[in-house]
Amino acid sequence: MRLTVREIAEAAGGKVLCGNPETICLHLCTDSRTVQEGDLFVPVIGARVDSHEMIKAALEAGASAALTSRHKEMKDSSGKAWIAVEDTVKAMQKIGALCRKKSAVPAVGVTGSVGKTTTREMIAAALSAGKRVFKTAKNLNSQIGVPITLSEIGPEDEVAVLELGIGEPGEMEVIAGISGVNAAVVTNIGVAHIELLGSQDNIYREKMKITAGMKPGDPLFFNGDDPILRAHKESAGFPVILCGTGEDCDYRAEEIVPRQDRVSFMMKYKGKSLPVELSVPGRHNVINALIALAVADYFGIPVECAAEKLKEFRGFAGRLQYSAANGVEILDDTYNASPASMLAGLNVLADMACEGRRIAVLGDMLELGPDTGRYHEEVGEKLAGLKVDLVMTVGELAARIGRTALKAGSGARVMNFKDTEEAKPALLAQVQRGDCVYLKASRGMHLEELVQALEGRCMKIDGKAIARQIKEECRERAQSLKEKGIQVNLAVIQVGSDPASSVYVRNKKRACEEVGIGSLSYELPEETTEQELLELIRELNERKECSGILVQLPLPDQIDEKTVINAISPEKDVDGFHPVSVGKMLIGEPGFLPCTPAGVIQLLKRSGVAIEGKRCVVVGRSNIVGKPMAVLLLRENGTVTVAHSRTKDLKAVCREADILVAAVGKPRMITEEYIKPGAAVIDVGIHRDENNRLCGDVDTVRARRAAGAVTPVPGGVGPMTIAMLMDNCIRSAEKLFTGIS
Ligand SMILES: NC(=O)C1=CN([C@@H]2O[C@H](COP(=O)(O)OP(=O)(O)OC[C@H]3O[C@@H](n4cnc5c(N)ncnc54)[C@H](OP(=O)(O)O)[C@@H]3O)[C@@H](O)[C@H]2O)C=CC1
Ligand SMILES: Nc1nc(=O)c2c([nH]1)NC[C@@H]1CN(c3ccc(C(=O)N[C@@H](CCC(=O)O)C(=O)O)cc3)C=[N+]21
Repeated sequence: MRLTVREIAEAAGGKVLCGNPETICLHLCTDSRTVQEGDLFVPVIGARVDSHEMIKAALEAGASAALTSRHKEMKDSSGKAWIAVEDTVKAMQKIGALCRKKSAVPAVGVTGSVGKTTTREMIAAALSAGKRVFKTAKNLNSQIGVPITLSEIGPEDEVAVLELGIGEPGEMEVIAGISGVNAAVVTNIGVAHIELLGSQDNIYREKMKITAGMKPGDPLFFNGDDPILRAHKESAGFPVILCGTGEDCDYRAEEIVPRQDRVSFMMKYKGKSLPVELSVPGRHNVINALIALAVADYFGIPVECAAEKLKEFRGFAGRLQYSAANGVEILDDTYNASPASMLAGLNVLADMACEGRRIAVLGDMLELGPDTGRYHEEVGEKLAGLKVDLVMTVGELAARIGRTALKAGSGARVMNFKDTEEAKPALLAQVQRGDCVYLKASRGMHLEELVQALEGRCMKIDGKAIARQIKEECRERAQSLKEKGIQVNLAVIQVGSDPASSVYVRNKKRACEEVGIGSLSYELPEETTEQELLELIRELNERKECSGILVQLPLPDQIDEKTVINAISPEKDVDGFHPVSVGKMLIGEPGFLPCTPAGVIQLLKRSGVAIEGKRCVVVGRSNIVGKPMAVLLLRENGTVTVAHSRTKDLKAVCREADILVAAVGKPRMITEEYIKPGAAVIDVGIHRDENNRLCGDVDTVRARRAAGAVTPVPGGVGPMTIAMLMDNCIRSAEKLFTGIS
């Protein structure tokens, strides 16, 4: 705006108390902290603060003039202008009206219960294909916001998109009156603000006040899929253009293709067809887009160009924003909630092409009036018909959504939580790679904290599940060998009765059973001689039905491990420890790979952690873990560093790693200080701590603060080692009996 103090006083029906009446004011400002040179400061009397106390500060900060309803006279020695008015808010509305009157720009008003802001942005995007567009900034759509908005319309603007919010009865008439729109959009009649307005019919009537400044023949754009709006097509008092999916819609969407992060459709209008692709997801955005294109068409903008511009709109934080973090897809709809918008969002979730589970995290919808329970239950009823696997509710009201969904026959699992704090650990424990999570509640429920937790969270890499997958594949291969008359057998030799070894041996035999591999078990006494053991190995080397030989390490002192390993036929070396196997691995020839490092590679690959080009650090250089691990990571095109007990500044070396493999043999040594934020951390170590509980080389609790993913102990590398042993056994049998490698 560009108004003199005199003009402002005249428009507002006020009186200049002091200062130069020819002082020019450029902007309206209600917050003394953001005052700029040339502002007119408008003190608003709020419930808690009366900004009249801030007038002096605002003027000192550079405001040219101020309104006041608390002063009858004023002498300001600084020469700044003070204007006395009866009511500062009404005064600023009159100033806004004057600004609007001075500008000849046509304006579109946008109102509705949900999706106003998105629709406003889409309309502005569509119109920008042919005109210079002015639009409401942020959420300046209220009794105070609209005057500020109107005061900002500039001489170069060619069309204005004005968002008009409704609160108490009577408010729309005021802001629509001063906005003087030439066309109006109503996105829907929901139950938002029903607390204040009583019924949906009242909401309709209140919203229709948006036409206050319209001339006969000016158009109304209605969401054609809203039953109340559609029913008023003939009785609205203005020509109505319906935008929706029904037959009777003037702008109609057909062939809607919903995708994770976007949606496309065919628009039918005026006997024409136009393919439209958006960069935001959701069927409700199809309606928003139809409205935007219909408005653009009305203002004479080529619809094809408008559709191109529409594609540039990418949505807002918290309004059904799509993101993916650590393999989990997130639909962040936490900005605010009403039943209509929650259902719209749940439909988006149900439409997602999702590999894992669809999880809905739903919190209380506040300010829905005396029937609030009913509204929550209605969402539950509709939810029952949608594809959702897990519903986590947050709050007392939201709990009704879950209960009603179950009663209405939903197959989803339902969990209830008191608040966000209680829900957070449960959600983090539930989500897995491939899941899709939708989060929605009123702003007061603070579900955005859950979104942050999901985005910054540390993934658990589930070795047990991946090992199960590999064993299942092995079972099928063993079965098909059996059909050719080949039985796979593994010889497992344990010398002595070290309790840890006994556990591993037992686990290996159990895996053999699961997969359909026969196990030939040799439990030799502690005092077995090297000769006796070598004799057994020679015998097993010869036996055709034995496809693999495993000697559990460590061996008692009287037996030399190297001699024993060398005695095993490289054809049956399913542990991958024989020098021939090691040599083949190093030069990349086919052969047996050592189970633990091969298991780590599978773990990374199958949980979606790419190795190629990554900085990999292996801590440990033993022959059975560290060295082969480094070689296998190198084979996968990682950039590999091997660290050990002589490495200087180990923490700094480790912090370089995108993939950190800990095979140090030191309980809980690796903490967050060793970890680059977001890195994948693989814990090979296995120990029993002072409480006899299993733990690894990584302090998992501390590591999770930095890491993007960590493998647990137990349930991480250990089961993978066994699964890869099964894989080696089958491979051995396939090769020995059929000649394929
Ligand atoms: N889950 C599974 O399937 C398996 C688990 N494991 C477990 O993995 C761990 C490692 O096993 P393994 O490789 O056989 O162990 P080793 O003891 O043979 O090797 C340990 C390695 O870590 C290095 N190291 C030791 N202390 C430090 C330190 N403070 N800083 C830097 N480097 C250090 C050593 O360096 P240097 O060479 O300089 O001495 C050595 O290279 C153990 O906990 C073991 O139980 C092992 C096999 C399979
Ligand atoms: N010739 C030989 N080959 C080996 O592969 C070999 C060896 N000697 N000596 C010792 C290490 C260690 N190792 C493990 C195997 C299974 C689990 C395992 O099943 N871990 C379970 C839990 C086991 C438990 O309950 O204690 C888990 O991590 O979830 C762990 C560690 C193989 N090793």
